[in-house]
Amino acid sequence: MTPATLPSTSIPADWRDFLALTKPSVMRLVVFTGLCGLLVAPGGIHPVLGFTAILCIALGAGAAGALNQWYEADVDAKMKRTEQRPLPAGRMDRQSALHFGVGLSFFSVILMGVATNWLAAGILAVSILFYVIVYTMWLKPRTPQNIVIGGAAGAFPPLIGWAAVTGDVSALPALLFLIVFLWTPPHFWALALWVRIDYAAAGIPMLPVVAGERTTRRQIFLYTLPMAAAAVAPWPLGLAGPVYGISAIALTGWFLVRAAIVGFRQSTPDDAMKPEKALFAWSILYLFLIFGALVADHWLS
Ligand code: HEM
Ligand SMILES: CC(C)=CCC/C(C)=C/CC/C(C)=C/COP(=O)(O)OP(=O)(O)O
Repeated sequence: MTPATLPSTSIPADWRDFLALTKPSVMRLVVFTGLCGLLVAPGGIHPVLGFTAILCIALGAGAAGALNQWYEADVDAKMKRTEQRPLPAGRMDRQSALHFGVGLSFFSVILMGVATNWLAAGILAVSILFYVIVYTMWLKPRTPQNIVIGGAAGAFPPLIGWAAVTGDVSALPALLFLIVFLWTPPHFWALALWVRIDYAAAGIPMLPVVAGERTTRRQIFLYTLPMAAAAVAPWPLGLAGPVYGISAIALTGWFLVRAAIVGFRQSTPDDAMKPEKALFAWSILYLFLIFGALVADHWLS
């Protein structure tokens, strides 16, 4: 990472730049899955402590996003999608991003430990370290399997929410982890198909860059199959009721259809990757809805 390739900072950073460092648009779904994990956990938690736990997930995820941008500033400068972020655009120096990310990481983990328990705090610390060290620093620049393994970081929040309430981890939160873990490849590779030129220019070995479009399409479909099984499993396993089960079958069915369309088609220059964009958008709505259905099921049964 050579800061020399970045423009020198001219405009002083303001709170909006610090907010942008936390990747708020991506993190709202991460926080939502954490909230759902907390809401379906048995036993309940005092609302103030529950709110604090969710705040800690949000701050920890934001800290991870800031450290990711601190480390990748010169890569972000090479991609259209990311060149306007505070560091590549020269609105903030790297040192500030590093201090902000490290400070917020410690704060979120310690507050989580004090407010709830140290298992939840420990898993939060692992997710931050996993995203920053395992994914961002180690795997992302090296292998097209980066998001398969590194994506685990984004799957921890339901476990954290659950552990904040119960102090342990059991079958349902483990399944929720698995759903997000298996969801991540179709989510990301759908987008990677149409931004692959950007990734190639930045030297990031994302799957469509390294293995080509056809393989990526097949992999999207292949990962959707176990994801579908994991998403439906809580009902037959007796971990959720019919409200969740029927919702999961319908929502996952539509995901399978979209993934099959993307998986077995060939794009043409004039179709602007519409099915891929639709799958990406659906992947996000899907996760909101399926986790929302789990909470609704919990409240209704
Ligand atoms: C390593 C795994 C992942 C990768 C590489 C990845 C990558 C991306 C990228 C490149 C975008 C484009 C938008 C942007 O730059 O802000 C995006 C959007 C998004 N991702 Fe992911 N993602 C991953 C995992 C996750 C997880 C685990 C979640 C939540 C549970 C998530 C939720 C979202 C959401 C909500 C958006 C839409 C943001 C918006 O509305 O602008 N992603 N993702
Ligand atoms: C609780 C906790 C610490 C959660 C961690 C959250 C987490 C790992 C989310 C993963 C989603 C994410 C920001 C992917 C971006 O990938 P990228 O960095 O390759 O995307 P970019 O190219 O936009 O920088």
